[in-house]
Amino acid sequence: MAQSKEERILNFVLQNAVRGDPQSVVDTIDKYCSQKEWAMNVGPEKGLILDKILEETKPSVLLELGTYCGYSAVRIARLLKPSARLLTVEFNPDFAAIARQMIEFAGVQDKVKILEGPSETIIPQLKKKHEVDTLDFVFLDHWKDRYLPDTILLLDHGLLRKGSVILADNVIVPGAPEFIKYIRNNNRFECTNYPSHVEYMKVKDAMEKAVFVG
Ligand SMILES: O=c1[nH]cnc2c(O)c(F)c(-c3ccc(F)cc3)c(-c3ccc(F)cc3)c12
Ligand SMILES: [Mg+2]
Repeated sequence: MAQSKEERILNFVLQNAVRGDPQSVVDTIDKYCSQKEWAMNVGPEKGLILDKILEETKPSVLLELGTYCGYSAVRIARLLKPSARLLTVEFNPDFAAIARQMIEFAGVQDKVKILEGPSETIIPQLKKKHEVDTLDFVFLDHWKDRYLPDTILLLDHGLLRKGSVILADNVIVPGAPEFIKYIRNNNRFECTNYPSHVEYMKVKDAMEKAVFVG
């Protein structure tokens, strides 16, 4: 069976990165995806914006929607304090299998739990099945048409508290206009836009931070 792009990325990491070193995993994925095959990792430029917001927020309980190969899960986990936990949701079972191996190779498996399935099913289960009270940080990086409905699900299930940070990737390309319109016109959120570029490309993109004010 021909290898998938995601398998090629994982194999490149297994052969070129340092086991147990999350920074080397992040750098090796960026090297492969900038030089050999483009892939939808948040990447180095938007990754630095993510890093900065994480360092400002110092979250303990995090949710990521859209694991893909695990690049941002590893990138996030490398900055978390030992007691912090990241739950990351991936709908595609093949991507989830790659991400599991990526996360274990990076040595961050104690901080990261992959939840396989659709976000609309998993979000309502977070409190009872995954022992979440409220979320300190949410990274939206899955399908743009789910950004708004999943944000509303988070609100409806009492998963946000005063100060919870939502960070959304790709608000220009491919764009999430309904989400942006809603979040910027909702006085329960304070929004900030971070202009950047599509990973590994010169095309303009941006991230949007929305802080829940309670
Ligand atoms: O779907 C995504 N999820 C998360 N992050 C993404 C991301 O960071 C991206 F840069 C893109 C992107 C943007 C521009 C482009 F030309 C190709 C792909 C996508 C994406 C958009 C449309 C698709 F049909 C497939 C992938 C995603
Ligand atoms: Mg993205």
